[in-house]
Amino acid sequence: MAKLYTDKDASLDPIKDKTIAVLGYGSQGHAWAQNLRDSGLKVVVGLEREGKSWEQAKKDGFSPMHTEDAVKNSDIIIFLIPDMVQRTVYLERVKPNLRSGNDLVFAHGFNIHYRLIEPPKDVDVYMIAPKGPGPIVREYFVKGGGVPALVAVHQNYSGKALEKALAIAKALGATRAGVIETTFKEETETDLFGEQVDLVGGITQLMRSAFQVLVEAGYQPEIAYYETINEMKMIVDLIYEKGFSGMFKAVSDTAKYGGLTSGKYVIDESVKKRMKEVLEKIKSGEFANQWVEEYGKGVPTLKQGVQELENSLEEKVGREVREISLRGKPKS
Ligand SMILES: NC(=O)C1=CN([C@@H]2O[C@H](COP(=O)(O)OP(=O)(O)OC[C@H]3O[C@@H](n4cnc5c(N)ncnc54)[C@H](O)[C@@H]3O)[C@@H](O)[C@H]2O)C=CC1
Ligand SMILES: CC(=O)[C@](C)(O)C(=O)O
Ligand SMILES: [Mg+2]
Ligand SMILES: [Mg+2]
Repeated sequence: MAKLYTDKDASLDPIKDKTIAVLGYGSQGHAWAQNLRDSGLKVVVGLEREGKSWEQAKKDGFSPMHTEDAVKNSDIIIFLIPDMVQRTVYLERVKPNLRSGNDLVFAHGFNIHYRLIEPPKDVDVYMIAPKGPGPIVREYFVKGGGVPALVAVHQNYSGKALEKALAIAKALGATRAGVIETTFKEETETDLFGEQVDLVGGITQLMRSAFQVLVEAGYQPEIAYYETINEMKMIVDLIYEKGFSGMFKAVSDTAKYGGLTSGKYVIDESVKKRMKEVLEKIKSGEFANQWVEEYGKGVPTLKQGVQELENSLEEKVGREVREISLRGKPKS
C-alpha cells in the first residue's frame, strides 16, 4: 500500500509562525479557514469583493480583506476559489504581490497541471486535496475526525514543501484519517475522471435513467424515487463502511443474483470503453481546453444542464420524498 501519513507523521512546526491566506470562502474555503484557525494557525481570508462570502466570513469571526492585501500580508497563499477563476486572480492579484519564499497551495491540481498558472521558481508549490466535499471537511473536523486527503509537491524551493503540505493536512484534520502522497498529474487526472464518470456524472445519470424508465413504464414517481434514488445512500453507506462484500451481505439473495446478472448487462464493456475515452480526453488536455472555452463563453452548457436538472420530475418528486425520508433519519 502507498505510504500513509497520519497525525504522528506530521507537525505544525514548519508553518506555526506563518500567516496563511485562504483565498475564497466557498465550499472548501470556509472549511479550511475555520479548521486551520481552530488548529491554532494564523489565517486571513482574502476575497475579491464584499458579498455573500465576505458576510459569511465575518459571521464566522474573520476579518476578510481584499485578495491583494491578503497576499501582501501572508507567507502561504491557498487557492480555494473556482478552478476557472484561479488563473486571472493569480495574474492580477497574486503574482504582482508575490515574494520570494512564499508558498502557493492548491486543493486540486488543475491550474498547475494544465499550465494555466506558471509560478516563478523561487516559491514552493504544493497541494492538499481533500477527498470529499467542503462542508464534510468542516463537519468531520468539528466532530473530531477528518476527511482523508492527498498531498503533492510541484516545486520545492525551500526543501520543506512536503513537511508544510503535511502540516496543513494535519491542521485540516486530514491526518486524523490518513494522507497519501501523489503528484499534481495523478491527482488532477484521477479527480476529473472520478467526478465525471462516477461520483458526479455517472451516479446522477445512472439514478436518473433508472427513475425515468420506471416513470415512463407507468409506475408512481414517488415509488420510483424511493427505489432508484433515495435508497442509494443506504447502499453507498454500506459500501463505504463494509465494502462491496459487506453491502452484498446486507441485501437479499434475490438482489445479489439479479444485481450481479443485470448489473453487468447494463454497465457492460461498452460503458468501460467510453470511460476510457473520457480518461484520454482528460490526459490529453482536451477536456481542460473544452472547459476553459466553455467558461470563456459564460458557461452556457453548464447553465443549461443545471436548469434542466432543476426542472426535472426527479427533482420535483425528490423535494417531497426527501422531506419524508429526512424526518426518519436519526439526528446525530
Ligand atoms: N468543492 C469541493 O468540495 C472540492 C473542491 N476542490 C477544489 O477546491 C478549489 C475551490 O473549489 P470550491 O470550494 O468548490 O469553490 P467554490 O465555487 O465554492 O468557491 C467559491 C468562492 O470563490 C469566490 N469566487 C467565485 N467567483 C470568483 C471570481 N470570479 N473571482 C474571485 N473569487 C471568486 C466566491 O466568492 C467564494 O468565496 C477548486 O480548486 C476545487 O477544484 C477540491 C476538492 C473538493
Ligand atoms: C468534491 C470533490 O472531490 C470533487 C467532486 O472532486 C469536486 O468538487 O471537484
Ligand atoms: Mg475530488
Ligand atoms: Mg474535483
